[in-house]
Amino acid sequence: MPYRPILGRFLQKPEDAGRVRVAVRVRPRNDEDLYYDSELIDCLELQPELRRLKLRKNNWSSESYIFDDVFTESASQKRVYEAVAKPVVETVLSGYNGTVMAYGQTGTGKTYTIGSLGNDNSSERGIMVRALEDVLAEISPGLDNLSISYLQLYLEAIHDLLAPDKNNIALTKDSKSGEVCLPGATVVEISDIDQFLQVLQTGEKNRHASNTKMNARSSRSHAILVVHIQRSSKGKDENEFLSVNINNSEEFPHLSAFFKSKLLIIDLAGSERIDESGVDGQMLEEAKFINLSLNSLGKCINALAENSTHIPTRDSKLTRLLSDSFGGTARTSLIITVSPSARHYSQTSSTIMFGQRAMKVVNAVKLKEDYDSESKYRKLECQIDSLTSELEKQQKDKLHLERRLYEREMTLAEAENKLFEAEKKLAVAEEKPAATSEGQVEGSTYQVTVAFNEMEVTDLMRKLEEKRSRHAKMEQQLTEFLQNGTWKFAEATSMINLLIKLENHQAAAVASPRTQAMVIWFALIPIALLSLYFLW
Ligand SMILES: Nc1ncnc2c1ncn2[C@@H]1O[C@H](COP(=O)(O)OP(=O)(O)OP(=O)(O)O)[C@@H](O)[C@H]1O
Repeated sequence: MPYRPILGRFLQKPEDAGRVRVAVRVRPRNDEDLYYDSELIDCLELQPELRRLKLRKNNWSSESYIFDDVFTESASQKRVYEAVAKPVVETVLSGYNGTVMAYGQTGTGKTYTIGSLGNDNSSERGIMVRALEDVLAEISPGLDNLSISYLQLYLEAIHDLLAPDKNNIALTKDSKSGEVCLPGATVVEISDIDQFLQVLQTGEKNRHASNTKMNARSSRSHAILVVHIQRSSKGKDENEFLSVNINNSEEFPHLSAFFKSKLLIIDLAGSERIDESGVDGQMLEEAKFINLSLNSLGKCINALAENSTHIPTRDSKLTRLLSDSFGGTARTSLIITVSPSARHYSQTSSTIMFGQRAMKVVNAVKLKEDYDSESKYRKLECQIDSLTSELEKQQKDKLHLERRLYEREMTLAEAENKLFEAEKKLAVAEEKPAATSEGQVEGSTYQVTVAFNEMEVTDLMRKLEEKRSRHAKMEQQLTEFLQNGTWKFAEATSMINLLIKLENHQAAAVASPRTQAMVIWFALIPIALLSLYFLW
């Protein structure tokens, strides 16, 4: 894939092209942090200009980590969106699949970063809303198409947030593209941002959330927004689209392609330590499922980071759903959210390690391209045109061969007739042997006649042989035609029939009484000549 600066920072370094990008965001301190941490030292030291984060275990030991971006407590939603999600949105608009996902401990700001609607203050809008704003600003109404599905993965079942009675949506794989699909999910076409906000709000109401010790409104499910974009290249600057599938454009330069791409925006449920979140009953059950699926995601990321041959994608629905995002063909950006509080050191540390390993995952980013039905129709028309002209050419060849075959058969019959006549003359000459001197004169006349006829017979036999060898050549030519791969099946069948006809003719010719007589006469000629010689 050629490097194209138009796609922004994601493709700035060709060697970095498919790597999962990871940013870290620290949540502002809340009242609890301020209360508990008053006597504790900070466990995080951020150096955003160096994209570096220091995790301090105690006064003596600390570890430094480099990320693609480091956001402090004061980073705005706009800045986070522009650095983390906008490049993915741009590439999705260019025809790639993309994923933006938030991962982190419960209560660290994933939903705030990803799903904030900013109802009271638009500057609070999160990645989902900002991404849709950008997509809507970019696509052409009438030519392009934008639709969404909104789902949640709750207790290992996929629920439709836009149709709550659909609570076990199947997760399948497209046999052609290998892409993960959710065929039963509700798909809503989006035409403006207010409509999208309404749809998102409806979905939010249906999402499972509970009050825990760690978060007053803790998400108990992973939320998945699927944004489907279909863009036509019609009427657009060629350079705006990557020049893909050059083979096709060369073969069918007039075809207009369209691009179908998918953007996944995922707000994962937070990992939680049961003792810290203090949950029980149904919430405990939820926490177990959340931790289990996050655990399998961690295992997949580890396996991918280590270039392992086995990636345990099938261990959970979450990993199956994300198979294109990690180790697949999508462009993926991950934001990990952490708490500034030293009380959460171990959770912060494990989140950071998750982020570091995710940075090692490199996807084979691939452009999604398809043709609309009109283009497909024209492509088929082109194929039909070329098949028709091929067929016409073969029809001509076939007619030509048939004519030549007919001519050969005629000359063969003619030669056979002449031979027959000559043999008749020879027979007449042989019936008149010379006994007297008068008879001897007569005999010598006959002898000359016989010799003449004999020469004629020999000449005719030679000609007949020539015709036969030409016949055999034609037969061979036919066989070669049939072996030639360019012959289409119908034509091959008709040529086979022709060959059978030819063979039948030959067989009939061999078996015909005239041929048999000819053979007998050929055998008799030397005997007759010998008898004449002795008589003379
Ligand atoms: N960067 C931030 N700026 C302002 N407030 C924030 C920020 N990050 C988080 N918060 C606030 O912290 C609280 C918890 O955030 P949020 O619900 O987004 O966490 P979460 O990681 O999604 O938690 P869970 O995993 O339990 O769902 C919310 O009240 C949210 O408004």
